[in-house]
Amino acid sequence: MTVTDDLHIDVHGLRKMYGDFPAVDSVDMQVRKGEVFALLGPNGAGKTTTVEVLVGVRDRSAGTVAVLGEDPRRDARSWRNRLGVVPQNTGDYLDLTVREVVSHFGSFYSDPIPTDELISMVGLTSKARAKTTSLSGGQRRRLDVAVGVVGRPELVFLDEPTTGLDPEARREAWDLVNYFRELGATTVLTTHYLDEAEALADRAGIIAAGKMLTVGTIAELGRTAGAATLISLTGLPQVERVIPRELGLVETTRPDDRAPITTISTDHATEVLSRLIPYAREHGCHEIPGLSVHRPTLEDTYLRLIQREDAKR
Ligand SMILES: Nc1ncnc2c1ncn2[C@@H]1O[C@H](COP(=O)(O)OP(=O)(O)OP(=O)(O)O)[C@@H](O)[C@H]1O
Repeated sequence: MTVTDDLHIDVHGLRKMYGDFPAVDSVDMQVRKGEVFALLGPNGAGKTTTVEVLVGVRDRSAGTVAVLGEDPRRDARSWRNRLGVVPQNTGDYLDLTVREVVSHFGSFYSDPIPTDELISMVGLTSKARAKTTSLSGGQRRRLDVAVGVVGRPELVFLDEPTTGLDPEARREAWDLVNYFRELGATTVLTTHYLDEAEALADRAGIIAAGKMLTVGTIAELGRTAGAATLISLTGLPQVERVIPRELGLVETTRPDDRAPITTISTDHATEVLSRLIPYAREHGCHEIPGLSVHRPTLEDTYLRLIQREDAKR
């Protein structure tokens, strides 16, 4: 298999203008076969516009786009059948029941997921005979997901699949993503929930103001914004004696009526700890009080990058 076959999405320099406003600007994005890729960003970042271009419902202003090896502009029927799309806003399902809707959309495909199996997968079994007009917002969202994936797509686009869902329904939507992963499908999901990206995605891209700010695995993204690991502790004097400047920056704060808190900001957490532990023992301290190690997380990186981007505007 060549590298190109292995890429289900290959986007270079994507730009989408609304008038003279660049909603998506010079975006590059590659998603490999079988990956779950999250497009993470705040409101108005350009996530939906990007997805709309990739699934062929919106034309682009510039850039090259290949989805399952085809340009979405061609919109070939055989290509569209390989995609599953759950848009943010779906149309009405008229006066039909849940079962009728799922069965109707399934009839467009040669090998749909059996209706009752899919209804159960999205947690709507008790509503199978209910009219769609009687569903709650969250139940309606589950039905949208069922409709989007009924044709066993090779590539699934989920635009904010869990916005408006209660915690249990969110978990069920996550299970569905994992189900498709097990089937070998590729998934692109847009979200502004960091925990969702952390729980589901192999890789994520952080997008703001139409620009892709960074792309990487969740662990890589934790390190992207240059945040150091923070080690903090209380009750040890003069820690800087064993932690030289090149290993980390030691700061001590003295909150009123509490023990001084020492914080070490470092890119060498293991080495710092290996020096701290014998030092603590020398001071008769076998359990270092208040010891915590905070590795930079996706949230740290996300907030830094988004704030940096906001400051530019
Ligand atoms: N049809 C349109 N005409 C003009 N501007 C638009 C249109 N659709 C979107 N925009 C603008 O383009 C920008 C990107 O919108 P988009 O919907 O892609 O963002 P998003 O990241 O999906 O946001 P959200 O998380 O709120 O759904 C926003 O500033 C939005 O106001």
